[in-house]
Amino acid sequence: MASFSGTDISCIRGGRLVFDGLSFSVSSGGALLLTGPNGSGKSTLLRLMAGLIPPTLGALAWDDVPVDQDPEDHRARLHYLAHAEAVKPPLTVAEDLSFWQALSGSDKPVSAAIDAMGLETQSALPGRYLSAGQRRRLALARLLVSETDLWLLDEPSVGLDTASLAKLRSAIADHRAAGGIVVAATHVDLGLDGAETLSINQFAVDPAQMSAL
Ligand SMILES: Nc1ncnc2c1ncn2[C@@H]1O[C@H](COP(=O)(O)OP(=O)(O)OP(=O)(O)O)[C@@H](O)[C@H]1O
Repeated sequence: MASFSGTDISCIRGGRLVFDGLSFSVSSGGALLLTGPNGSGKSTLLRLMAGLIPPTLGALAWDDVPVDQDPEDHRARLHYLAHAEAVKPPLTVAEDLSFWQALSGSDKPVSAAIDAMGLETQSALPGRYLSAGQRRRLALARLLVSETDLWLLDEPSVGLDTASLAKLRSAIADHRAAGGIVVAATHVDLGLDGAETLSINQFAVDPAQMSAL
């Protein structure tokens, strides 16, 4: 059984202590829900978990092995869905998904991901013509063609209608049932049954905290 954990993680951005001393642990089939007010650092923590920025202090580990020992391995096991997902304007939906499938070295069928996210009508449409909600559904379909254990989701429901939100919930449940791990920052109920909650509280600028780091 795989596990993803963080121990005493602190992060300074732009000279400001964003959060301090965060710890968590989540195992195969589990989910971690990140909560906190705007600006508390949920996106920052997700970027840090994705290996895009380093923690100022503390460590992340996969199966108790620090992820910075092999960053490439870590990147290969995760899919990070950013707050605003870039869609390649000239690629059709099907081409975009084929690209992500190849990138991940997965054999998960593109057609199944298109069906799962209700993009059948748009499959031959270039990304530039997709609506905001369709772009988000394409971003979610990328998850389904990637062979990754760890899903890092930053507000994945933004722009989704009710039917699409149900599809997202179902995709998350399937991923967990297959032993995957989900970490999500969300203000919407994603049906994360049994999820642990990591609450991030906003810090005021405190020079004492800064000099202690
Ligand atoms: N590149 C950066 N340089 C300096 N400060 C940054 C940078 N990126 C984010 N911050 C700051 O870090 C803090 C945390 O931002 P973050 O986006 O992680 O919060 P959040 O909890 O995801 O917020 P929201 O709920 O509004 O999406 C904010 O005060 C933000 O201004």
